[in-house]
Amino acid sequence: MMPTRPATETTTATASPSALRPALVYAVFAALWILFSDQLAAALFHDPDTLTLVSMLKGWLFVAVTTLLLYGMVRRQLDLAAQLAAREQAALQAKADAQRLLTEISNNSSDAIFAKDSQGRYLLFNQEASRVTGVPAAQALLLDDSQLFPPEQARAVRANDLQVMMENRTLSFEETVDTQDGELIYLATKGPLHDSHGQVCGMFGISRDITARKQIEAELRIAAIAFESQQGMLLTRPDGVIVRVNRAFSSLSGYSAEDVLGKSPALLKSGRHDEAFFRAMWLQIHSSGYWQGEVWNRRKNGGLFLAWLTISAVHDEQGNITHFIGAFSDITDHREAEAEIHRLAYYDPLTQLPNRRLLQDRIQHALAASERNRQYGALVFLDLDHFKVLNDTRGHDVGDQLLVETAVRLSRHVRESDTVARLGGDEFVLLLEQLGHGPQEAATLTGNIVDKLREVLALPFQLGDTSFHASASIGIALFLGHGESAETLLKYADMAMYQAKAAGRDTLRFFDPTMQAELEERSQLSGDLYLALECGQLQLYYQAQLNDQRQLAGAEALLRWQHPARGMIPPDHFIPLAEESGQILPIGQWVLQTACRQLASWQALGVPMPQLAVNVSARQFRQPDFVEQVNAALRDSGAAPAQLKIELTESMVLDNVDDTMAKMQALRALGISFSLDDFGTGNSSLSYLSRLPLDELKIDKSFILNLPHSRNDAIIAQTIIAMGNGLGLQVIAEGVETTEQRDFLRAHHCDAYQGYLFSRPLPVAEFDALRQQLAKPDQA
Ligand SMILES: Nc1nc2c(ncn2[C@@H]2O[C@@H]3COP(=O)(O)O[C@H]4[C@@H](O)[C@H](n5cnc6c(=O)[nH]c(N)nc65)O[C@@H]4COP(=O)(O)O[C@H]3[C@H]2O)c(=O)[nH]1
Repeated sequence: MMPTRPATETTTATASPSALRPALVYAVFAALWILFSDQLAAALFHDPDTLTLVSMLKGWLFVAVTTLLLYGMVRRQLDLAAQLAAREQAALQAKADAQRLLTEISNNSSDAIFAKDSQGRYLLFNQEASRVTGVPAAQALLLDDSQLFPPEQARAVRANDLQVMMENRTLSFEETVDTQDGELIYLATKGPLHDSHGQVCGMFGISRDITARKQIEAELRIAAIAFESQQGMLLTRPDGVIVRVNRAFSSLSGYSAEDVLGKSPALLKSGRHDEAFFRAMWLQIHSSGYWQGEVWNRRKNGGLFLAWLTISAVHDEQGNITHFIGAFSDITDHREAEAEIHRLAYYDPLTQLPNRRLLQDRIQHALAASERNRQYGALVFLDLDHFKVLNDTRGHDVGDQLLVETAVRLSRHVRESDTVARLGGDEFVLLLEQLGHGPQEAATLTGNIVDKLREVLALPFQLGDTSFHASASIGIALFLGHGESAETLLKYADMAMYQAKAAGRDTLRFFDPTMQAELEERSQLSGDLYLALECGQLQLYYQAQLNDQRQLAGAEALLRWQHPARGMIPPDHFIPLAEESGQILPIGQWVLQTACRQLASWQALGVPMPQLAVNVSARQFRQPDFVEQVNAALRDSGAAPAQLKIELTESMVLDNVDDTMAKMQALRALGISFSLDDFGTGNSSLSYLSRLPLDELKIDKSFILNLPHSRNDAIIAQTIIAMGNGLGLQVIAEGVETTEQRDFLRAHHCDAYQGYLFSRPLPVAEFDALRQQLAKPDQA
């Protein structure tokens, strides 16, 4: 029940005829009273009877007047009571009418209308409130919000109600409640209710569902934020006139909003796209409502930028286009970075030629094309001869110059469709395609191309102030269709190139299946080599070195592998494998330790052994702790450092000059000496060699073999001896097999000899026997 304020009753006296009646009665009564007063009666009437009659009349008059007066009064009161009752009836009727009207109005409202007492219990609950809560109005009365809504929502609603009652004023709130229609947001206008004393006794509320509006607001907010995103945005009318741009548009294009509003986006045109491009773009926008792609735009300052642009058409409810939205980002840097990444990933930075990755890709395509057109192709593996030496002696800049120039020459002399790639170092690969339908034809064509390339490379390279003649070892693998993978073909060409190198460089070799068999054997051997050290299959042989007087000047320790199935394997067969797999490191260490132990054992036995030469591989020598390894081998064995001679090759010492020099000096400081092995085969700079702390030059056996008949070799051998002597170095010749050779060398003052003429490399026991033999006086 709604507490109501009682109607205030106001009664107003009105001068009605019935109200005059008592006054008239009193006037008559007064007149008669005066008339019948005793003095007046005594003065008028002297007759006692008359006086008695008058007195009686006076008594009757009094009774009559009093009766009349009383009647009038009663009557009047009765009238008043009747009036009052009628008015109350009217008031009650009015109140009932008001209640009915209120109910009718509230029930016809699309808002939820309600009232609650100070405890929060519902006093009024209109139909809309019933509908959304699913609670009939009659049931809702005297329920509170905690019985209608989840606790959190009920608490929030109650807090708002209390605020209204406390502040005693009308307030508006946004309230979220669970309803039959789901979670809705209401704008609730709430005001206080008062009792008859003006005290707050409850509250009323009118709640309007603003869920849809809030959603629209949220969407607008999101749209506004989205519009002000990092992307440049412009909104145009269907006729292309710009109506809005965002801040990012201005910062990306340099145009302010004032610059472009009312204008056409054509002002961004870079001139890089033709009309057909834009026609196709608009055709797609009109057909699908959407276009996305890269566009070159021009900034206000004239600079161009590449934009990733999305254009979307905005439609109204009838499907008419109302606007176009263009969103773009500047991808110029992105594109440049992409291009840079691509360049780095697929091209050699020095020569700008395709690298291995791109080459492999191209080979895949070439294989597919060859499969389709049944034409042969070829992979040409080209390795510059003596590049390392040039690089180390003349410096990396000169080496780089040679590589760049080589790349240019190779690229110029192949067809546009062929690929020239650089794999790294001095290794180039050419991919030649469409070489005909038969293997012979393909081989001839490839041979011709390669010959031409060799001629081109043979022309002098002007590198700084020096001129250089390059040559290359070239391996060729032909292919037809998908027979082999790109990787395998590369391996074949590489193997053929190695064969060319082994054949003395500056030549070419075609891959043939026997090479494959060799490859398989090599890999088998490489596997076995892992066990060789563990199983004690490695041995050191010793080959005597004699001086001019046929006395033992020293020995060279030479590695042998006693393979359980294949028998004795010479080091030339397995040391390159060990180099490749890295096994040379433990093997080399074992050689050093064994040689030092042998030296110490001879020393312990009192055997004179002037020096023992030990071969060291490039990989072994390049280890950062190589000096320490040698030192440890000497220390552990107790061998005298002066007896140890390390053999290094020309290419090895020139590979990394600074490192070589530092290590040689450190080892020299320990008392160790050095011999330069295979001398004459490399491309050494003599002036440079003179600066190395060397003790001995060893003439390579290839120059000894044809002595004294080969004039060339004779001159070379003579020159080496003269040069060694000139540098104060001992000169030893290896591979001396005949007395003629020995005599020639002796005649030219060679200091020492090593070769089958004196002894083959021998196991230690046999070597000891030889040594003893040589020590006999008649042997000298
Ligand atoms: N035709 C002919 N050959 C002769 C004659 N006198 C000696 N030789 C051979 O010439 C090679 C000399 O060794 P190298 O030039 O250091 O060449 C060595 C050396 O580079 C390498 N090597 C040998 N042992 C080791 C080692 O312990 N470590 C390393 N890293 N390499 C080694 O293997 C190469 C070959 O060694 P070997 O097969 O033992 O071959 C030895 C030796 O047996 C001769 O009169 N005529």
